[in-house]
Amino acid sequence: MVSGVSAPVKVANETGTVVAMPSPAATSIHVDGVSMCYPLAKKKQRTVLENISLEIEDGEFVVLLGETGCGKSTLLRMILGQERPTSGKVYVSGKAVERVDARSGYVPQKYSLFPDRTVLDNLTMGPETSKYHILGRLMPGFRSFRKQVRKEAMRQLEHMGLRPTDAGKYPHQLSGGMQQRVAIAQALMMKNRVLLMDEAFSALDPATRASLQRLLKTVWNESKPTIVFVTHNTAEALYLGTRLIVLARSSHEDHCGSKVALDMKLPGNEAGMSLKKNGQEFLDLVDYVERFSRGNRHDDQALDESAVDGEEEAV
Ligand SMILES: Nc1ncnc2c1ncn2[C@@H]1O[C@H](COP(=O)(O)OP(=O)(O)OP(=O)(O)O)[C@@H](O)[C@H]1O
Repeated sequence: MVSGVSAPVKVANETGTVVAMPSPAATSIHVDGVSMCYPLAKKKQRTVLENISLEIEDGEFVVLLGETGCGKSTLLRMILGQERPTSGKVYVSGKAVERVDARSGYVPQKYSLFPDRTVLDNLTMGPETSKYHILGRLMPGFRSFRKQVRKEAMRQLEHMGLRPTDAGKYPHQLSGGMQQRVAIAQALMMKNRVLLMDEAFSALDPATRASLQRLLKTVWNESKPTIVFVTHNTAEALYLGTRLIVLARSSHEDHCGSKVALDMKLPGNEAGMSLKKNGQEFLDLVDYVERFSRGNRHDDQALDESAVDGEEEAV
């Protein structure tokens, strides 16, 4: 599934020679000089991401923001292993990501559930197939394992605010918000330390979106997984994350890909607090971040840290 290559952390040995060592376990995701180019007609190519390097620590809640087409989903898919970078490498928990990586949970905007399976089966399928192949299911241990997994699935459903009777329903019998709750539960069933979410709430109405934002913050506060959450919505990003990364292009030339335009901690969220929705300071911060999204990287307006203090409120 994953190659044994470790992220190269360079240290000097006793003779002073610089050698590569495995990265510390605390580094959950290491994006090492990653670029992504897609071919265009007439042997030309378009650079989407240009030499991106990031260290994401275990337990960080990173929100990835940027204008449409700047490469947010591409970066997420590379962390998941769905796409290979043109150059550079991605490491999860110190190991290179070479193909779709079961160590990372993934929640897309929609359609992540199997339509022909019940909610319960959608939740239990991942753990069951990852532990037991078809023939392995004849083994004596499978029945008790399955019982445990079903119990855990029912617990996750309840945690996500769904009723026990929803377990027997099919995805088309649920609202969009309920389906996304199941999708989050499905990802959490795998007990991955890394959760990748791509515009996971953007197809929902504002009230459902606010309720899922609160739910996700609860999940993060409880078990502190490493989350990378892609969104278009600056207010959502500031509300959810402990760290904000903005990708932006400096030019629309095909050879210019997006780079990290802003990488900043969100101190209010670290303490379980979030930002005020409508306060002027919050709006100023939204404005500040959005200027970076548009590629205005020379704006060195000082950021008043008090702008990110506030009480919990959904956006
Ligand atoms: N497989 C592909 N082949 C060619 N071009 C692609 C491919 N995948 C993505 N692109 C292009 O790469 C660019 C970045 O796409 P990506 O979906 O990563 O951006 P994004 O920031 O997530 O956009 P959005 O916010 O609109 O979802 C886009 O111009 C897109 O057309």
